[in-house]
Amino acid sequence: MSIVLVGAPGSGKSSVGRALAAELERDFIDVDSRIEDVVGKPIREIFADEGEAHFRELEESATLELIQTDAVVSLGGGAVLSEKVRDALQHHDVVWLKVSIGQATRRVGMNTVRPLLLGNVRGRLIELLRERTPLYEAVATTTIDTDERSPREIASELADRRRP
Ligand SMILES: Nc1ncnc2c1ncn2[C@@H]1O[C@H](COP(=O)(O)OP(=O)(O)OP(=O)(O)O)[C@@H](O)[C@H]1O
Ligand SMILES: O=C(O)C1=C[C@@H](O)[C@@H](O)[C@H](O)C1
Ligand SMILES: [Mg+2]
Repeated sequence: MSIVLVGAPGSGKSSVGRALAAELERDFIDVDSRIEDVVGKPIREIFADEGEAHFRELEESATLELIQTDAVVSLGGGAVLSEKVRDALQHHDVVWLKVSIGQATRRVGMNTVRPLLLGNVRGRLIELLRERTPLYEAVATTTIDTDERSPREIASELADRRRP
């Protein structure tokens, strides 16, 4: 069964997921990257050319398929908006990477373009977290705080919790 990572943009799903997969010697799948590979362009271009609704359809079907593997699977930040995804996650080991607004704002500022955060990054993150925190909470079987800790430290703790 897969180990699924959820959380806000900048919570570290991609970074922690890669490190956790290495620790547990599992494959790592980043759903955002997989969608980009299949469509053949970056997510920001899918948003620009086809619109968010189309991206959400691609995301829902990719997520439902990829969580059925034995990999560590990092979801897109908004995947939990889908009720079908939330239902499917009931049968999975789901880790919620919690992050404060301050840390998430600093982290996403350092990374690639995120179409949903364009403009006022902090303001958009506050809105996203208000809407999504109850959804992350509802699907999570494990919660871990990511502020002031490196992705490697977080991955080690998660791996330790899963070792017999
Ligand atoms: N615990 C951490 N401490 C410091 N920096 C971090 C931490 N986790 C992630 N980062 C940095 O923050 C940025 C965003 O991390 P990452 O891409 O892993 O987040 P994400 O949750 O996958 O975001 P998205 O939802 O946009 O895909 C990267 O530059 C990464 O190196
Ligand atoms: O928070 C979101 O809604 C998103 C997060 C990213 O992982 C991507 O899936 C996309 O940029 C949308
Ligand atoms: Mg990511």
